[in-house]
Amino acid sequence: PEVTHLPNLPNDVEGLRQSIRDAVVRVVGEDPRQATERDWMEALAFAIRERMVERRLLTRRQFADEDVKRVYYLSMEYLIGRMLEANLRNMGILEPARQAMADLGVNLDTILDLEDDAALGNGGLGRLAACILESLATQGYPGYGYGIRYEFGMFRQEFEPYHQVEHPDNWLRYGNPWEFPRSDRKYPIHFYGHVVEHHHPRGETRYTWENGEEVLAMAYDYPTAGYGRRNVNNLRLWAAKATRDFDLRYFNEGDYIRAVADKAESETISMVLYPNDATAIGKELRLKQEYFFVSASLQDILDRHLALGYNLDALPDKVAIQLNDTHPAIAVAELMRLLVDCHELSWDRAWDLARRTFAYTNHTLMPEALETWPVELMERVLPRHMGIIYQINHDFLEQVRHRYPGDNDRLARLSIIDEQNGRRVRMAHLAVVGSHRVNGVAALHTQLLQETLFEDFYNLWPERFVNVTNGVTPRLWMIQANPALTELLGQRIGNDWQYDLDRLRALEPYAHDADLQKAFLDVKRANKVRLANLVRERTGVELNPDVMFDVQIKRIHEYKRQLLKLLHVVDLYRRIRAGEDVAPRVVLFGGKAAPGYARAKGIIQVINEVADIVNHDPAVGDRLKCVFFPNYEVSSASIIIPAADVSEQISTAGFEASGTGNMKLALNGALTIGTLDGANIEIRDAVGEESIFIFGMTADEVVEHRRNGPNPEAILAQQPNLAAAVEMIESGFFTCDDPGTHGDLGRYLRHEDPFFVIADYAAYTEACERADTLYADRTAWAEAAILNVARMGYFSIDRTVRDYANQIWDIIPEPVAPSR
Ligand SMILES: CCc1ccc([C@H](C)CC(=O)N[C@@H]2O[C@H](CO)[C@@H](O)[C@H](O)[C@H]2O)cc1
Repeated sequence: PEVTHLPNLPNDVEGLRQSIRDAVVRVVGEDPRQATERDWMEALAFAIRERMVERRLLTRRQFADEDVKRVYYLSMEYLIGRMLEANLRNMGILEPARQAMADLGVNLDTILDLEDDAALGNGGLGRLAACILESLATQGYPGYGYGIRYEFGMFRQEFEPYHQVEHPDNWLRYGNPWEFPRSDRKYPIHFYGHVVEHHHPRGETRYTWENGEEVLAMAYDYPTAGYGRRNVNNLRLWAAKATRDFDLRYFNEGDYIRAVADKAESETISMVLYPNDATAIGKELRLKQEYFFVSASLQDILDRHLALGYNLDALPDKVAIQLNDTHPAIAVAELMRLLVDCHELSWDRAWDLARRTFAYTNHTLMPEALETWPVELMERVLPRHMGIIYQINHDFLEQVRHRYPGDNDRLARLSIIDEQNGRRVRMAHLAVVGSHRVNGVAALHTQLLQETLFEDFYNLWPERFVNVTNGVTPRLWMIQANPALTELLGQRIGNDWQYDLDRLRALEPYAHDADLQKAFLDVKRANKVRLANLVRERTGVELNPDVMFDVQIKRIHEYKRQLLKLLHVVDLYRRIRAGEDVAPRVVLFGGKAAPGYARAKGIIQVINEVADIVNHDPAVGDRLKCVFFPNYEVSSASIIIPAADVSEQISTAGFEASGTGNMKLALNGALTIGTLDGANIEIRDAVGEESIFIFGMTADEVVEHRRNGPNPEAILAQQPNLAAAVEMIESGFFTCDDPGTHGDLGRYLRHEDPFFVIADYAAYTEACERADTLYADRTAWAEAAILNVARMGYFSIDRTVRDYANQIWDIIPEPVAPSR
């Protein structure tokens, strides 16, 4: 047979059982008789990965043969979660593997639970990146991810007893069967040093970047399988490796240990994920992390481009690079360095190629989250790039001067260099100037980008701005997370929706159908029982699956207003104790706070303290339970989301760029209580007024309220229930051992309340009552929930990826032919 023919391992029960049994001996090195569950998990993973890499190489051949255009997604974060079940499902071998494991005396479900989440991200941005990669493969697009192989991902959260304590996430302690270490794919990455100018007789000046320090970036490949498709793409994560040569200075001083320590130090670059998701980090190590993975990725992309026989002028025709927020924005300067300094292209030619290749997605309007680096730091760590950024800025401001002669304020506003606040490089400006497309992640967010943060850029280049509303993958968030619902949908409308989520609309005519309504409510109740078991296991709290499960799961942040939900809980608690008959509910919180974000950590603490009192108050019983689910992550989200009746999306309007949890919860039949913020607006448009509970100020009203709205004290004076709830918290009712604990929180709500929790409270409780009323009518609720699911097809990540492909990347699917 043709030696280069790629093997094609059998995917039937027999074939899988053989591979798994071989792997436990040959790869894991254990006797099947003694093998532990973890051994069998590894063996199963190896049996799958050998099938995935076959398809990966097939896919790569097809792409090379078909001369495709590729998209590269550059992201500092990938919140992947567990890989075993997803890979089994997407490879189409879940059930045969389950049988094969059973034949070997192993229960697949216990194995699945052993796997740690790959938590290489903070929240929305990281999870979106993971959903996008899965959809690129599922739809057959030539799409690759680049990122960092952090040794320590998102910290593990524990409560001791009420406040968050962070524990390192040593997720690689057992190794990782899914990764292919690529010792043949190493790139040198430089830092520090200085730049030398070389004036050539022909007049042009060339630059060399000399001395400084070097670390190697080594690739680890994670194959990414498409669902029901033979295409397997790749996620390449870089790890820092010390270069071989020693700093002889220490060596000659016989300070061998120091020399080695110095080496080891260089490997810390890829050691840990920064757990911040809303405030720019500003640390030198963070900048080094950003440049480290960007430089390795661009060197790798150019290498592949040239190895495929293309010349550099073909770059924008064959390569699209998406910048996932500003975190990889240094790529604009790095590609210029590679093209001009290394490949000796002229500046203008290089600039034209770079701008047509890059596109930038913004995920937040929060000023404190926008990265700006001190010029002094950039100059020290990346001296050549600072020079290049000056040149880019010079040429850019020339354009602006030409377009708006004499308008120096506009120049200062647009400049990549912020001359105020100690001269800082605005990475968002570098990303916009260096890209041919800029997008927000929901219609309102993109509109606000054009009207506020990037107004001057929008006036300059309106054609560059597009909206691409986020989405979520139905494979993980419906088929894997909610098999009972998947089964029910299959019975009613077939399974096409799994490949084309708009097909859910076929459910609409059945929304009134009593049988479907009953079946739907039974599925929800079964999922609530499953969650209640997990909550009992993790927290000891007993939940009654027959009351409303009201869920707020997301990172802890003031603008996401977990405090609004908490005040509602305290209000209900006080009224129950006062003998009022309120609708019973379970309120479940989940989410991590950035370790340095004191206010967010305070919110976690007060929620846990209130929950403890409420849950142990005999006067309340089952009518109200409040739980803070510890260590909320992707794998726990997939248990919580199918069990939710109500989805809390209550951010201050204008602050949540999109949200994606809102989409996952609605697709699993939860009804949304939400403000007109981010993608909530598009969800309302899709599901209809009658299937959602909208409340509160709009983004414009928030701006108006900030200007001349009543202060919180004035509002509290009008709302005794609310005032009593605030009073209860600040008076130490929930912290009897230390009454003063939340005095500051009381003061914060009365005198600051920057996100208008107090101002929106009345409208919020009114919306909660609307939800209670509808929930009491199980038929009406079931109908609304079914309509929700039927009308959420738009929020599939497959639609999102198609929008990026058509509006930004200009790529087309290249499905691997069954014959190949
Ligand atoms: C530099 C520190 C840092 C790290 C991450 C971030 C992310 C942009 C924060 C984030 O995850 N944003 C969320 O992105 C989601 C995906 O687009 C949106 O759905 C959320 O609304 C947005 O908050 C900001 C700042």
